[in-house]
Amino acid sequence: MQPTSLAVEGTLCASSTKRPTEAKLGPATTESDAQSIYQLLAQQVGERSFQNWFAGKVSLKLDGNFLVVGVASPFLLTWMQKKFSSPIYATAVACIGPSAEYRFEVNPELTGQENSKSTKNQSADVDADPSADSSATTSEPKPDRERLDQNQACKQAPYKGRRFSDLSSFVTGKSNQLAFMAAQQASDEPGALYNPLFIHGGVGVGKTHLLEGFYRKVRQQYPSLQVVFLTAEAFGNYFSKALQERSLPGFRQRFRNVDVLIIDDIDFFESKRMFQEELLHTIKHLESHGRQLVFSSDRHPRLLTKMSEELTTRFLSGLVCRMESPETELRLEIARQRALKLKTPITEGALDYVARRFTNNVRELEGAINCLQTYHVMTSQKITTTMARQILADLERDCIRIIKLDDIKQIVCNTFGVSEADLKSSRRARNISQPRMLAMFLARKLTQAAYSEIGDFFGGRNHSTVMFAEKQVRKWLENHSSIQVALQEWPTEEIIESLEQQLLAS
Ligand SMILES: Nc1ncnc2c1ncn2[C@@H]1O[C@H](COP(=O)(O)OP(=O)(O)OP(=O)(O)O)[C@@H](O)[C@H]1O
Repeated sequence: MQPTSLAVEGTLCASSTKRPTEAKLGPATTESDAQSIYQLLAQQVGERSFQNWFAGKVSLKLDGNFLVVGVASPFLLTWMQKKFSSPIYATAVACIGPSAEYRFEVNPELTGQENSKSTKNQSADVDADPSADSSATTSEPKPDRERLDQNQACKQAPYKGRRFSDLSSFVTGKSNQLAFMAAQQASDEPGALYNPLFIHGGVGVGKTHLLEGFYRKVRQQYPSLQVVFLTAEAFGNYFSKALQERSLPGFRQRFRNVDVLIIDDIDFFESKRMFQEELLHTIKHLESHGRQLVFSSDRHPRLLTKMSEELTTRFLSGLVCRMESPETELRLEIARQRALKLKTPITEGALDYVARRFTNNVRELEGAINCLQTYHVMTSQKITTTMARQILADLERDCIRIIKLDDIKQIVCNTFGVSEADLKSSRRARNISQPRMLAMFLARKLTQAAYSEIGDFFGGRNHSTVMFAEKQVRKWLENHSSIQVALQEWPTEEIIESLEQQLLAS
């Protein structure tokens, strides 16, 4: 219900001397967190109003970015909206961050409850012993009863929001050690070290998990800090909406007042100039106030070739950490932890098989363990290597991606900032011939295409040109030579890994 929340936003900015987000609340994921939301709301509306209008009478739940307030009737809905929009918005911001919104809805469960309550009250009136104290039938509930109602309401509000991963469940190994340590240290002293912290790596290597863990840890350690976690896409959507609704000041107020801003998948901003511009100003503002920034991306900032130079240099100015594809031992440990979590009895041999077969990313590895768990639940059998091999045969087949020559051309052109015409031309300049040779090398490695077919595709060349390109790239790899991308030299190995990751993700 954006219009309401925007109307409220003005009120909040004008009247609030205390930032609503200073209220203390950890990441809301459990029932006790639902209780915290009630407490926070009680602070916002005042104890008396809370008892009159909320305790035991509404349901509260988090749904994505929304704080949803369930009420018993349409009449109540209109009335509460008029009377309590401001404090509810403030509560939502305190729970979710500046991107928070709220909505009221009629909750049929409460309608039923309200009816049965009134029936009960009626029967209480009828059954009441006339000699008893008259307060027994008054509409003012007793304090104990109030607490009971409040607790009841808490129980009726199952938390449905996002579940954030924890740093404690993040398994570390050679491939992610540095990023993990950086995230841990930065969470101990937000804004003091590594600012911005920029984490990059391929699909499913655990970037989001690490960022979520960072988010949770900061919130646990510094409950009074305003910590915002969102994807670049969500940031872009809020910005577009604010533009459309001419509410940019409100948008900026939301994002430039945070203490810690965490944006996942920042590569989404490539080629999106307006979003980049807005983010740049947000970063400048936050940096000048010593606030912590954390980003994740599928590539190194320098390889985000469609990002503005100003933004790229900002990303580079703190600490850039690479998360590599998990090595076998790490995959084995993650598989073991996953099986333990799912209470799946599985032999070491079967775990080893899974860790060696599902190498692309952790998501696939987890999918494999989930499959084995389902089989165990159905048959009650311990999973052996032979069983794992049989059960996962289909899944393994699905994990093999079909990569086409056209995909390779597209990703090489994007990464190196060259046109398709150049790639297929006879130009021999280094900035064109190197990407062309890499494209041919990848075509041999990742597709079934013959030398002649590849030569034909990349500008009608003959098969010996492709063989030469393949040999040349191998030599670069052996000699640890570098390649120029976006005016900077990069290890060939790193570029190839980045291109392969992009192809696997596409
Ligand atoms: N080191 C790890 N320890 C435990 N779980 C992990 C680890 N790495 C990844 N995972 C799990 O693998 C899954 C995918 O990880 P995640 O979503 O964080 O990857 P990602 O790098 O953000 O991927 P994408 O680029 O597609 O967004 C998640 O369920 C995550 O918890």
